[in-house]
Amino acid sequence: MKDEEWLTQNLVIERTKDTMQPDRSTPDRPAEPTEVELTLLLSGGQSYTLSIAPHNPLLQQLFAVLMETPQRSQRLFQIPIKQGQAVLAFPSDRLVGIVTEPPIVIQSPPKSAAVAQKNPIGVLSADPLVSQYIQFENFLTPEEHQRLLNYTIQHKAEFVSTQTSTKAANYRESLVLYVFPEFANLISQRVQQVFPELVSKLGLKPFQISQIEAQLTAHNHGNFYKIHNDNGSQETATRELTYVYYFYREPKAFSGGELVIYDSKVENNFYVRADTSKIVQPLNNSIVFFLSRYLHEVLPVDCPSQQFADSRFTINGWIRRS
Ligand SMILES: O=C(O)CCC(=O)C(=O)O
Ligand SMILES: [Fe+2]
Repeated sequence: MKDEEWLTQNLVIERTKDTMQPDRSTPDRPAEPTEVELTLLLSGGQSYTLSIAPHNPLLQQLFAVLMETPQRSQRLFQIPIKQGQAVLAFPSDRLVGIVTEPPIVIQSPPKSAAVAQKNPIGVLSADPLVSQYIQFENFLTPEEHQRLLNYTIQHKAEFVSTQTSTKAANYRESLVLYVFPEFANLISQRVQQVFPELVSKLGLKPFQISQIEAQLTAHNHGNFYKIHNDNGSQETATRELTYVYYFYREPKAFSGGELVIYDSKVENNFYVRADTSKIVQPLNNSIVFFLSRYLHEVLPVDCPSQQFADSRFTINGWIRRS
Protein backbone atom coordinates (compact mmCIF):
# COMPACT_ATOMS: atom_id res chain seq x y z
CA MET A 1 0.00 0.00 0.00
CA LYS A 2 1.34 3.43 -0.85
CA ASP A 3 1.84 5.91 2.02
CA GLU A 4 -0.76 8.33 0.71
CA GLU A 5 -3.38 5.59 0.53
CA TRP A 6 -2.61 4.42 4.01
CA LEU A 7 -2.76 7.93 5.40
CA THR A 8 -6.17 8.71 4.04
CA GLN A 9 -7.53 5.42 5.33
CA ASN A 10 -6.48 5.86 8.91
CA LEU A 11 -8.19 8.30 11.18
CA VAL A 12 -6.14 10.47 13.43
CA ILE A 13 -7.80 11.86 16.52
CA GLU A 14 -7.14 15.47 17.32
CA ARG A 15 -5.50 16.52 20.56
CA THR A 16 -7.25 15.15 23.62
CA LYS A 17 -6.30 15.32 27.27
CA ASP A 18 -5.94 12.50 29.81
CA THR A 19 -4.36 10.11 27.42
CA MET A 20 -2.90 7.79 30.05
CA GLN A 21 -4.74 4.64 30.99
CA PRO A 22 -5.65 4.11 34.65
CA ASP A 23 -2.43 3.57 36.52
CA ARG A 24 -1.21 0.05 35.95
CA SER A 25 2.43 0.99 36.14
CA THR A 26 5.00 -0.99 38.02
CA PRO A 27 7.39 1.07 40.15
CA ASP A 28 9.94 0.97 37.33
CA ARG A 29 7.87 1.58 34.23
CA PRO A 30 5.17 4.11 33.42
CA ALA A 31 1.89 2.83 32.00
CA GLU A 32 1.82 2.63 28.22
CA PRO A 33 -0.13 5.56 26.80
CA THR A 34 -3.19 4.88 24.68
CA GLU A 35 -2.50 8.00 22.66
CA VAL A 36 0.52 10.06 21.86
CA GLU A 37 0.37 13.80 21.50
CA LEU A 38 2.32 14.66 18.40
CA THR A 39 3.47 18.17 17.48
CA LEU A 40 4.66 18.48 13.90
CA LEU A 41 7.10 21.36 13.43
CA LEU A 42 6.99 22.66 9.89
CA SER A 43 9.44 24.96 8.16
CA GLY A 44 8.33 28.58 8.39
CA GLY A 45 7.64 28.24 12.11
CA GLN A 46 4.23 26.57 11.89
CA SER A 47 3.30 23.64 14.08
CA TYR A 48 0.34 21.36 14.42
CA THR A 49 -0.58 19.18 17.37
CA LEU A 50 -2.68 16.05 17.16
CA SER A 51 -3.12 12.79 19.01
CA ILE A 52 -2.62 9.36 17.53
CA ALA A 53 -2.34 5.81 18.76
CA PRO A 54 1.26 4.89 19.67
CA HIS A 55 1.33 2.03 17.17
CA ASN A 56 -0.07 4.03 14.26
CA PRO A 57 2.41 3.51 11.38
CA LEU A 58 2.12 7.23 10.63
CA LEU A 59 4.62 7.78 13.44
CA GLN A 60 7.23 5.58 11.76
CA GLN A 61 6.60 7.31 8.43
CA LEU A 62 7.00 10.80 9.87
CA PHE A 63 10.21 9.89 11.65
CA ALA A 64 11.48 8.11 8.55
CA VAL A 65 11.02 11.33 6.57
CA LEU A 66 13.03 13.27 9.16
CA MET A 67 15.88 10.76 8.78
CA GLU A 68 16.14 11.14 5.04
CA THR A 69 19.33 13.13 4.69
CA PRO A 70 20.70 14.86 2.77
CA GLN A 71 18.05 14.39 0.06
CA ARG A 72 14.40 13.98 0.94
CA SER A 73 12.10 12.03 -1.30
CA GLN A 74 9.18 14.29 -2.13
CA ARG A 75 5.78 13.10 -1.04
CA LEU A 76 2.63 14.63 0.25
CA PHE A 77 1.41 13.88 3.74
CA GLN A 78 -2.38 14.02 4.03
CA ILE A 79 -3.39 13.46 7.61
CA PRO A 80 -7.09 13.25 8.40
CA ILE A 81 -8.04 15.50 11.32
CA LYS A 82 -11.27 16.66 13.00
CA GLN A 83 -12.72 13.15 12.98
CA GLY A 84 -12.06 12.92 9.29
CA GLN A 85 -13.81 16.21 8.46
CA ALA A 86 -10.56 17.88 7.39
CA VAL A 87 -7.11 16.97 6.16
CA LEU A 88 -3.74 18.40 7.19
CA ALA A 89 -1.62 18.28 4.04
CA PHE A 90 2.02 19.24 3.68
CA PRO A 91 4.93 18.17 1.47
CA SER A 92 7.41 15.92 3.30
CA ASP A 93 10.29 18.38 2.96
CA ARG A 94 8.48 20.92 5.16
CA LEU A 95 8.72 18.67 8.22
CA VAL A 96 11.62 19.87 10.38
CA GLY A 97 10.88 18.28 13.74
CA ILE A 98 8.54 16.15 15.79
CA VAL A 99 7.71 16.47 19.49
CA THR A 100 5.96 13.56 21.15
CA GLU A 101 4.42 13.49 24.57
CA PRO A 102 4.89 11.18 26.32
CA PRO A 103 8.26 10.37 24.76
CA ILE A 104 8.00 7.36 22.48
CA VAL A 105 10.48 4.86 21.09
CA ILE A 106 10.40 4.44 17.36
CA GLN A 107 11.62 0.91 16.68
CA SER A 108 14.32 0.42 14.07
CA PRO A 109 14.70 3.98 12.82
CA PRO A 110 17.22 4.30 10.03
CA LYS A 111 20.47 4.84 11.96
CA SER A 112 20.65 7.39 14.78
CA ALA A 113 17.75 9.64 15.66
CA ALA A 114 20.21 12.49 16.20
CA VAL A 115 21.17 12.97 12.61
CA ALA A 116 19.72 16.06 11.04
CA GLN A 117 22.44 18.66 11.41
CA LYS A 118 26.04 19.50 12.13
CA ASN A 119 27.75 16.79 14.10
CA PRO A 120 25.75 16.00 17.21
CA ILE A 121 26.83 12.98 19.16
CA GLY A 122 24.78 11.57 21.94
CA VAL A 123 22.31 9.05 23.12
CA LEU A 124 18.70 9.41 22.16
CA SER A 125 16.00 7.27 23.64
CA ALA A 126 12.34 7.99 24.19
CA ASP A 127 12.18 6.14 27.51
CA PRO A 128 11.96 8.74 30.32
CA LEU A 129 13.97 6.41 32.54
CA VAL A 130 16.83 6.27 30.06
CA SER A 131 18.88 9.45 30.23
CA GLN A 132 19.64 11.14 27.00
CA TYR A 133 22.03 13.86 26.05
CA ILE A 134 23.19 15.73 23.01
CA GLN A 135 26.75 16.88 22.52
CA PHE A 136 27.78 19.28 19.77
CA GLU A 137 31.41 19.54 18.76
CA ASN A 138 33.11 22.73 17.51
CA PHE A 139 30.51 24.85 19.26
CA LEU A 140 32.48 28.11 19.21
CA THR A 141 34.71 29.26 16.39
CA PRO A 142 38.45 28.58 16.93
CA GLU A 143 38.94 32.33 17.42
CA GLU A 144 36.20 32.60 20.07
CA HIS A 145 37.53 29.49 21.80
CA GLN A 146 41.04 30.94 21.95
CA ARG A 147 39.81 34.31 23.25
CA LEU A 148 37.81 32.56 25.95
CA LEU A 149 40.83 30.52 27.00
CA ASN A 150 43.00 33.66 27.21
CA TYR A 151 40.32 35.54 29.14
CA THR A 152 39.94 32.66 31.61
CA ILE A 153 43.65 32.35 32.30
CA GLN A 154 43.98 36.12 32.73
CA HIS A 155 41.15 36.18 35.28
CA LYS A 156 42.55 33.39 37.45
CA ALA A 157 42.67 35.64 40.54
CA GLU A 158 38.90 36.22 40.46
CA PHE A 159 37.96 32.55 40.77
CA VAL A 160 36.55 31.38 44.11
CA SER A 161 36.00 27.92 45.59
CA THR A 162 32.76 26.22 44.64
CA GLN A 163 30.05 25.33 47.11
CA THR A 164 26.86 23.31 46.75
CA SER A 165 23.49 24.69 47.77
CA THR A 166 23.45 22.27 50.73
CA LYS A 167 27.01 23.34 51.72
CA ALA A 168 27.88 19.65 52.11
CA ALA A 169 31.58 19.03 52.71
CA ASN A 170 33.61 16.89 50.29
CA TYR A 171 30.88 17.05 47.72
CA ARG A 172 32.32 19.42 45.21
CA GLU A 173 35.83 20.71 44.68
CA SER A 174 36.59 23.16 41.92
CA LEU A 175 36.92 26.88 41.25
CA VAL A 176 34.27 29.15 39.79
CA LEU A 177 33.99 32.59 38.24
CA TYR A 178 30.53 34.13 38.37
CA VAL A 179 31.04 37.33 36.38
CA PHE A 180 32.32 37.13 32.78
CA PRO A 181 29.74 39.14 30.80
CA GLU A 182 31.15 38.94 27.29
CA PHE A 183 31.35 35.16 27.20
CA ALA A 184 28.21 34.58 29.25
CA ASN A 185 26.36 36.55 26.54
CA LEU A 186 28.08 34.70 23.73
CA ILE A 187 27.21 31.27 25.15
CA SER A 188 23.68 32.37 25.96
CA GLN A 189 23.15 33.53 22.35
CA ARG A 190 24.50 30.31 20.88
CA VAL A 191 22.45 28.20 23.26
CA GLN A 192 19.33 30.08 22.15
CA GLN A 193 20.24 29.40 18.54
CA VAL A 194 20.34 25.63 19.02
CA PHE A 195 17.38 25.58 21.42
CA PRO A 196 14.64 24.68 18.87
CA GLU A 197 16.78 21.86 17.55
CA LEU A 198 17.48 20.64 21.07
CA VAL A 199 13.84 20.60 22.03
CA SER A 200 12.99 18.68 18.91
CA LYS A 201 15.83 16.16 19.16
CA LEU A 202 15.38 15.53 22.84
CA GLY A 203 11.64 15.11 22.24
CA LEU A 204 10.73 17.82 24.75
CA LYS A 205 7.55 19.82 24.82
CA PRO A 206 8.57 23.32 23.68
CA PHE A 207 8.80 25.78 26.55
CA GLN A 208 9.36 29.51 27.00
CA ILE A 209 12.86 30.34 28.22
CA SER A 210 12.87 32.73 31.18
CA GLN A 211 16.62 32.80 31.80
CA ILE A 212 19.89 31.21 30.77
CA GLU A 213 22.32 31.04 33.68
CA ALA A 214 26.08 30.72 33.21
CA GLN A 215 29.11 30.10 35.40
CA LEU A 216 32.71 29.46 34.46
CA THR A 217 34.39 26.58 36.28
CA ALA A 218 37.92 25.21 36.54
CA HIS A 219 38.61 21.64 37.68
CA ASN A 220 42.25 21.02 38.49
CA HIS A 221 44.11 18.10 40.08
CA GLY A 222 41.85 16.01 42.35
CA ASN A 223 38.76 18.17 41.73
CA PHE A 224 35.34 16.52 41.31
CA TYR A 225 31.60 17.00 41.77
CA LYS A 226 29.74 14.08 43.31
CA ILE A 227 26.30 12.83 42.32
CA HIS A 228 23.66 15.55 42.25
CA ASN A 229 20.88 16.95 40.15
CA ASP A 230 20.61 20.63 39.21
CA ASN A 231 16.99 21.44 40.00
CA GLY A 232 16.26 19.79 43.34
CA SER A 233 15.59 22.92 45.42
CA GLN A 234 12.83 25.48 45.34
CA GLU A 235 15.25 28.07 44.04
CA THR A 236 16.42 25.83 41.17
CA ALA A 237 13.12 24.13 40.33
CA THR A 238 12.56 25.98 37.03
CA ARG A 239 15.83 24.73 35.56
CA GLU A 240 14.80 22.50 32.67
CA LEU A 241 18.01 21.83 30.78
CA THR A 242 21.64 21.80 31.86
CA TYR A 243 24.40 22.67 29.42
CA VAL A 244 28.14 22.23 29.84
CA TYR A 245 30.58 23.77 27.36
CA TYR A 246 34.09 22.29 27.73
CA PHE A 247 37.33 24.02 26.86
CA TYR A 248 40.99 23.60 27.69
CA ARG A 249 44.50 24.27 26.51
CA GLU A 250 46.07 21.93 23.95
CA PRO A 251 47.94 19.66 24.28
CA LYS A 252 45.50 18.40 26.90
CA ALA A 253 47.24 18.33 30.28
CA PHE A 254 44.65 16.47 32.34
CA SER A 255 42.78 13.19 32.27
CA GLY A 256 39.58 12.08 33.97
CA GLY A 257 36.88 14.65 34.59
CA GLU A 258 34.30 12.67 32.65
CA LEU A 259 30.67 13.61 33.18
CA VAL A 260 28.59 10.60 34.25
CA ILE A 261 24.84 10.90 33.60
CA TYR A 262 22.78 8.27 35.37
CA ASP A 263 19.62 6.66 34.10
CA SER A 264 16.60 6.87 36.41
CA LYS A 265 14.18 4.52 38.05
CA VAL A 266 11.04 5.44 39.93
CA GLU A 267 10.75 4.73 43.64
CA ASN A 268 7.88 6.11 45.72
CA ASN A 269 6.95 8.41 42.84
CA PHE A 270 10.42 9.97 42.74
CA TYR A 271 13.10 9.60 40.16
CA VAL A 272 16.09 7.92 41.75
CA ARG A 273 19.40 6.80 40.34
CA ALA A 274 19.51 3.59 38.30
CA ASP A 275 22.66 1.49 38.10
CA THR A 276 23.17 2.29 34.43
CA SER A 277 24.72 5.49 33.14
CA LYS A 278 26.29 7.27 30.21
CA ILE A 279 29.80 8.68 30.26
CA VAL A 280 30.38 11.96 28.45
CA GLN A 281 33.94 12.89 27.52
CA PRO A 282 34.69 16.57 28.17
CA LEU A 283 35.78 17.18 24.57
CA ASN A 284 37.50 20.48 23.85
CA ASN A 285 35.11 23.07 22.35
CA SER A 286 32.08 20.81 22.71
CA ILE A 287 28.83 21.43 24.54
CA VAL A 288 26.53 18.85 26.12
CA PHE A 289 22.84 19.28 26.97
CA PHE A 290 20.72 17.09 29.25
CA LEU A 291 17.70 17.39 31.54
CA SER A 292 18.56 19.15 34.81
CA ARG A 293 16.64 16.52 36.76
CA TYR A 294 19.08 13.75 35.81
CA LEU A 295 21.52 12.66 38.47
CA HIS A 296 25.05 13.26 37.30
CA GLU A 297 28.60 13.64 38.58
CA VAL A 298 32.04 14.81 37.52
CA LEU A 299 34.73 12.16 38.04
CA PRO A 300 38.01 13.29 39.64
CA VAL A 301 40.45 15.13 37.41
CA ASP A 302 44.08 14.14 37.20
CA CYS A 303 46.21 17.14 36.24
CA PRO A 304 49.87 16.40 37.07
CA SER A 305 51.16 19.94 36.43
CA GLN A 306 48.53 21.37 38.81
CA GLN A 307 48.75 24.60 36.84
CA PHE A 308 45.55 26.60 36.63
CA ALA A 309 46.00 27.06 32.88
CA ASP A 310 45.96 23.28 32.40
CA SER A 311 42.55 22.88 34.06
CA ARG A 312 39.42 21.33 32.68
CA PHE A 313 37.38 24.51 32.09
CA THR A 314 33.66 24.80 31.50
CA ILE A 315 31.05 27.41 30.95
CA ASN A 316 28.02 25.67 32.25
CA GLY A 317 24.57 26.65 33.28
CA TRP A 318 20.88 26.11 33.00
CA ILE A 319 17.98 26.95 30.72
CA ARG A 320 15.04 27.97 32.88
CA ARG A 321 11.42 27.80 31.79
CA SER A 322 9.08 30.63 32.67
O1 LIG B 1 31.47 20.07 34.69
C1 LIG B 1 30.61 19.27 34.35
O2 LIG B 1 30.80 18.39 33.49
C2 LIG B 1 29.24 19.30 35.02
C3 LIG B 1 29.10 20.36 36.07
C4 LIG B 1 27.84 20.26 36.87
O3 LIG B 1 27.24 19.22 36.96
C5 LIG B 1 27.29 21.44 37.55
O4 LIG B 1 27.97 22.48 37.62
O5 LIG B 1 26.14 21.37 38.03
FE1 LIG C 1 25.28 19.59 37.72
